[in-house]
Amino acid sequence: MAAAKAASGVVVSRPVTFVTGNAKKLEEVRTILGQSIPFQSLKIDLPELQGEPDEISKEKARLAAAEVKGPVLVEDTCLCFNALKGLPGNCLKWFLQKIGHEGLNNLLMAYEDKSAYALCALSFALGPDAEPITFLGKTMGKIVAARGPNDFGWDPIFEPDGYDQTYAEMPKDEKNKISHRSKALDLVKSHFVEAEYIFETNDSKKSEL
Ligand SMILES: O=c1nc[nH]c2c1ncn2[C@H]1C[C@H](O)[C@@H](COP(=O)(O)OP(=O)(O)OP(=O)(O)O)O1
Ligand SMILES: [Mg+2]
Repeated sequence: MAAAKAASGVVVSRPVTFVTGNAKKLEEVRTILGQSIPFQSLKIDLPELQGEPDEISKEKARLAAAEVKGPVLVEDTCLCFNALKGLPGNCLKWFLQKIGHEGLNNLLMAYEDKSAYALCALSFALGPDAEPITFLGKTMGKIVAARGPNDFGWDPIFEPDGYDQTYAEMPKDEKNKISHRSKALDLVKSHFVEAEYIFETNDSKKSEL
């Protein structure tokens, strides 16, 4: 909060660059942010760091800001199984690549508890010398046998609480209303309102939005 207060009224001379190697994340972030924040994207595969989600996310923001030399937004997403005390967490990407949806389901065979949560740690840094601020969004659910289109990560095996569809089966705008990502982005949007950043980008001010 102190960081948000200190930044109040700061002039930002470039749009915020969302740095990711994942086109599907970008699609969702673009849709959810809409016109709320002057926004552009850059495709870089940042290192897959290990540690606590907020620390990983902050470090990604530092690396991205050093690269972009301007304001950046990055995120790190975890899928955590309660029966496995939060694993695979941020190792999920490797688990998915090596053992797939079925393998992830098999991991839970020995447990009755199939509950899980999706966690999005989003970090915003004003530039390479600024301390990143992190926003967490969490959606509770359970792990099920894969259902729905297989075009985004573990969407087919995650059924959010209160729904009988997996993320993959839900219409995109429905997922975007309740997802871990949208909850974190809502906090980012509120932060931008509270901090009163003043965007004075050289290139076509409003048409950039
Ligand atoms: O809403 C989602 N629905 C389904 N799957 C998802 C979602 N969000 C991330 N994912 C997957 C992508 C990756 O396998 C892992 C997170 O790893 P994570 O490092 O955060 O993503 P990434 O390396 O693909 O992109 P980035 O360049 O932004 O780090 O979970
Ligand atoms: Mg990554």
